[in-house]
Amino acid sequence: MGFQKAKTSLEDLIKKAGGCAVIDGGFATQLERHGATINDPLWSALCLIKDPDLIKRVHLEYLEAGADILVTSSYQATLPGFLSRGLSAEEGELLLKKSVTLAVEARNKFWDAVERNPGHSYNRALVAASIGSYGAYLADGSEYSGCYGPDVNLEKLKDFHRRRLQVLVKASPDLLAFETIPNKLEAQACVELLEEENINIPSWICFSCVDGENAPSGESFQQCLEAINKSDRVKAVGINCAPPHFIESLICKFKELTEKLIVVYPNSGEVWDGRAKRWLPSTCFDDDKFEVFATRWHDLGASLIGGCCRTTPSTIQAISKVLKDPKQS
Ligand SMILES: C[S+](C)CC[C@H](N)C(=O)O
Ligand SMILES: N[C@@H](CCS)C(=O)O
Ligand SMILES: [Zn+2]
Repeated sequence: MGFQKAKTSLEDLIKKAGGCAVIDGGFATQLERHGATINDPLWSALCLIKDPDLIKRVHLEYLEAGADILVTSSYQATLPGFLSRGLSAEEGELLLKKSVTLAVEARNKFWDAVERNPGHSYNRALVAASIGSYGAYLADGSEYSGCYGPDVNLEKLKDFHRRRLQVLVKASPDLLAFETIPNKLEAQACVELLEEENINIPSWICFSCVDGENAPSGESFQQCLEAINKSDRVKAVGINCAPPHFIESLICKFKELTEKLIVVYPNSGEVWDGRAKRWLPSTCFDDDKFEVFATRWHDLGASLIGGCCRTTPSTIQAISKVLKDPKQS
């Protein structure tokens, strides 16, 4: 094509979506529902090696459900992770790039089909490159504890994130999504890295939360947001993969702590057992509850809303329906 489509900014998308853009839902969850086995240190990123077609299929299912933003398959895709299973650095970098191109291809395919259908109610989706926390890479559940041990300092976290960030940025996603950040140090590392690498792709930084009040490390969100609030490169902050019943009060808290856009995409309420590597039942939201609460979350000030682990395309369909056409619900 001889021209480049004008890039839709995050703010434009939110406006087009009626004040709140819908993020997709549990990516790994949907892979597993299709039979993928991801009990592996690479977790959902294993499919980049084993079954890239399935990744694209899941992206398409979330688009069909009404997602305005696709989060890529790179949450647990890291260069040290790929190296430790015998891949070369070059192969690892190609897989990271592929995580973005799979989502972009799904988005383009879906949009080409939808555009031919006058009267459709979809928006052209944006692709957010997922950047899972250091704890995700450790694969020991520490994205929900924030306990990285005494040897992990700011420089080590920046070193961990740097090359992956560079490679993902080179693949030209629309957004960057830092996910399940569990402590202040890692939030600071992400912000400093965006600055040092002069990254101009808009980012969001999301924290996990296990007590409904603080970051998993026990540090207050006020402490965690200090560095983020000083950065123009971070457009939105919020919470992902925390229980949905925490979200209302966390949005109110974040509203007091920041002027940035607020992003929330909770899990179903089930709790991850990092040792047994499985989800334990707990107080959960079904799709109907997500539908009711999505409106409240939006009214309280969230402008990016979706689902995380254990939510599915039907969850996203419920959220999308109520946010885009409240009268119909
Ligand atoms: C968001 S958690 C459920 C991802 C998996 C975890 N990092 C692990 O590998 O155990
Ligand atoms: N986006 C991730 C989950 C983050 S907790 C995935 O499903 O791969
Ligand atoms: Zn999750």
